[in-house]
Amino acid sequence: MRKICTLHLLTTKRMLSFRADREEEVFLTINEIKSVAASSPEAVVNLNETAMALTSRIICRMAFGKRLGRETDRFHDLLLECQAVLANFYFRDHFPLMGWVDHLNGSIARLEKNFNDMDVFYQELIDEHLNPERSNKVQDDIVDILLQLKNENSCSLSLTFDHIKAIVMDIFLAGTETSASAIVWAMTFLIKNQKALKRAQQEVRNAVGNKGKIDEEDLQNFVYLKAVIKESLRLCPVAPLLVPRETIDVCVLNGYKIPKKTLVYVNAWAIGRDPKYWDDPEEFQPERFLGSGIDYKGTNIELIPFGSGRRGCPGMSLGSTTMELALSNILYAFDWKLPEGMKGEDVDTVITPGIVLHKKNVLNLIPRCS
Ligand code: HEM
Repeated sequence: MRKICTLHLLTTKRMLSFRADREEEVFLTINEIKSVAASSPEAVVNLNETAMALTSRIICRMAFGKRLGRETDRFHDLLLECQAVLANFYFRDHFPLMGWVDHLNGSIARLEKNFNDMDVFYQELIDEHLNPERSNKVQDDIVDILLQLKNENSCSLSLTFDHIKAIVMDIFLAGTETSASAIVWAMTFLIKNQKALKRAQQEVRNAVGNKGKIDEEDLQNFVYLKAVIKESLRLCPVAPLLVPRETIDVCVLNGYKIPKKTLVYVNAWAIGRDPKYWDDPEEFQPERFLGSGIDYKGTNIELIPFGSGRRGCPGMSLGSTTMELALSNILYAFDWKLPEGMKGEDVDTVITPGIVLHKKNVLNLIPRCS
């Protein structure tokens, strides 16, 4: 799966080919926020929903070659249900002898229904892509690429339709919530730290002037914004325990003997806040990254929000570009205010437990057109 992602689906060349789609979805989102701002001076935007809708639309364009609209709304509902059933508590995972409770309380029936509905959706999508008379194709999307790989038999694994469905699903689950949550955390820290917010805003506005919007070419100029993103991911790595690993041999770590075939979790959250590596680890200080060579690409082991090594995130480039493009446009187009009566210190950083670290309470902010 990872190999197919890195060699065929999420390569730099492919990422560039989807650039116009990403930019268009970000600009459409900015226009939607402008309509909210125009409706009333106190109208709030739910940043959690906005970010999730944006990242889902981007991945939908790349994966299926279509905009998230009426037809794909069905997919959106299925995806939300899928996220809910995955986050559910299953007795069988913790007390194998009590697995019958999951049947009794309907959890398994719900899981199976979602699985079947997803399967039908993906099969229709594959059939549509296989149709030689398909009319709306602009360029190859991820389903097209996977179907070509299947036909050419060019992967080490001979791909089936089930593999294709599983890969598209994985990309969706791994790519939407993570990027959306990371955008929300960055805005949360910025609204709590007005000095950093102003500095990031000044940087993007100075760099592009009256151009009206920021495209991907401009992103290379945003040194401070990139530091904001690193600092936000240090404090809130959205996949805090990365992906679990299994030891292939006995090893000794800090004097602890770890047997072969042990499930190991890497705590990226604790590493990012370790006082051995970070001064004032609990403070949001993007400046710590200015002039420092520390990056999140996996070589600086004190900052690993995208993991590291062979299992490191294959969507890192897409995830960081999406974050930079969304945040820079959000800061460029609007001045952001807290709802009446709220101060920065009232904005909480409470998290919901789960594979992806979400802000528990919605981030509602008032946009004012700049
Ligand atoms: C801010 C955005 C993102 C963050 C913070 C993030 C973080 C991570 C992390 C920590 C892992 C586990 C790495 C490890 O254990 O070493 C991971 C795996 C993965 N990510 Fe991301 N990710 C992001 C965006 C994306 C995007 C946009 C995609 C695809 C479109 C993606 C696809 C994947 C996949 C397929 C895996 C599983 C790789 C495997 O099983 O080996 N991610 N991600």
